[in-house]
Amino acid sequence: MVSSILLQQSINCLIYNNQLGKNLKNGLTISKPNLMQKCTSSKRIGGIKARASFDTIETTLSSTGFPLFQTESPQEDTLASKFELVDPEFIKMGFLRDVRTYGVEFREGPNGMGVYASRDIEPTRRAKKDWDLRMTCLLLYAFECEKNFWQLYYDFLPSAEECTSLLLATEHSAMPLKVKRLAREPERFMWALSMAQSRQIGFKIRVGSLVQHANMLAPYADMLSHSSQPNCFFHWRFKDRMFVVMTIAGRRVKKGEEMTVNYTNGMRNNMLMQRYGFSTPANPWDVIPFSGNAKIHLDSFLSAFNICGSPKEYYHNAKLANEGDNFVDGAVIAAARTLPMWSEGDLPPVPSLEIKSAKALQEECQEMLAEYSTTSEQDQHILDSSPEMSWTREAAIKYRLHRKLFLEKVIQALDVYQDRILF
Ligand SMILES: C[S@@+](CC[C@H](N)C(=O)[O-])C[C@H]1O[C@@H](n2cnc3c(N)ncnc32)[C@H](O)[C@@H]1O
Repeated sequence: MVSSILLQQSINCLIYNNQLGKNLKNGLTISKPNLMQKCTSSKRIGGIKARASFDTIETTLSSTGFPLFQTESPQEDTLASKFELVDPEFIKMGFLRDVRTYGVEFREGPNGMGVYASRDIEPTRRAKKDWDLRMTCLLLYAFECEKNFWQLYYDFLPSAEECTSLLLATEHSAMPLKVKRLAREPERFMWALSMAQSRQIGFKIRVGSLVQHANMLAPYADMLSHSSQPNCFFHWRFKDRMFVVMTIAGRRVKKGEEMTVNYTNGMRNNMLMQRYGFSTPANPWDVIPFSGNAKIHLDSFLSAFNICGSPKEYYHNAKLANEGDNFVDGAVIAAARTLPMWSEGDLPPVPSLEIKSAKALQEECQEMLAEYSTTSEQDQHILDSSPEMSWTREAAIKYRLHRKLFLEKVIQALDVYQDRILF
């Protein structure tokens, strides 16, 4: 499985006219490489287009100049000429030493040659996975040490039935087998893993002159819930190596108000669910994978909600919120992020086209909603009518409900847009 694209090109280019490029694999068809056009004159590569299509190529050029690309009609075929530079001045530009490409193909795109994924690429996995495992081991060890502060902490932690993280933990699906070797009780290990995942906090800390990334469990501070509009934040104070929870400047916190922090920016609901075991219907980072060509105009769409400014400021529209319009929340921002848009500087909005597009997008949302076996009202009813349901079941139903509410919010946002669109 391809988990990442790597296209690596070390330094400038050296071009040879010879036939030694045949070691390239997977049906590479290159006439003369476009890639090189910037550093070669049109006389040398003149007008010849590169068409490359390859999945896995790993070619290393030695500094003596093993060629990467083969020219279509070599002008010379003597051995000496094979190693002769097209133009000696290229030596000054350095050698191409290494090119690796995985899971990509090069083809002509709207802006000339482009790099395209040759297959679906799954989201890259969190690099912190290893941290989670280390932290889990440490936590289990701490619990076993007699008369230890961590045993007090243990009493505050949710039980295995109460903890909802790992609900969508596909990344740990192969874990139990490994865990069997690590832990006497795999279930306990999974529980500790879910504690470590959902409660550890990452910081850059300074140790001597070194700045290092550190993950830590900070009892009590880890009781703060998440909000995308938090009133607090975590801070690592370098000078006395102190973990502090601070209120956000200018943000009043009223007596009795819950204090919250933003666990993460940019996580979709599925990732939130996987790591923390909850989702939110107004997650501005959630996405809808639209398949059609319908696009609407970003400026025009945002102006319908009186939202403007840079993306971060899109979050909250204090003016409308003060007027009691709670509609302008994360879901509208998420819609603005997720809807296929004309890019900046493109067409001005043409109302009839905008309405047509908005309708097409709404239809696609409706189709996605229709794929669920329950409606959002039915999900809400299940939640309301079963107060005794387990935490995990509740989190799972909420996750499904939140997806639907998000889709419905986008449909609603497109309705408002069509109503308010300027002629
Ligand atoms: C760091 S703990 C926060 C305190 C936690 N409620 C506890 O039991 O101590 C993180 C867990 O709290 C819950 N949580 C935090 N913020 C939430 C939110 N906005 N909505 C739903 N659950 C949330 C999730 O279960 C998450 O895994």
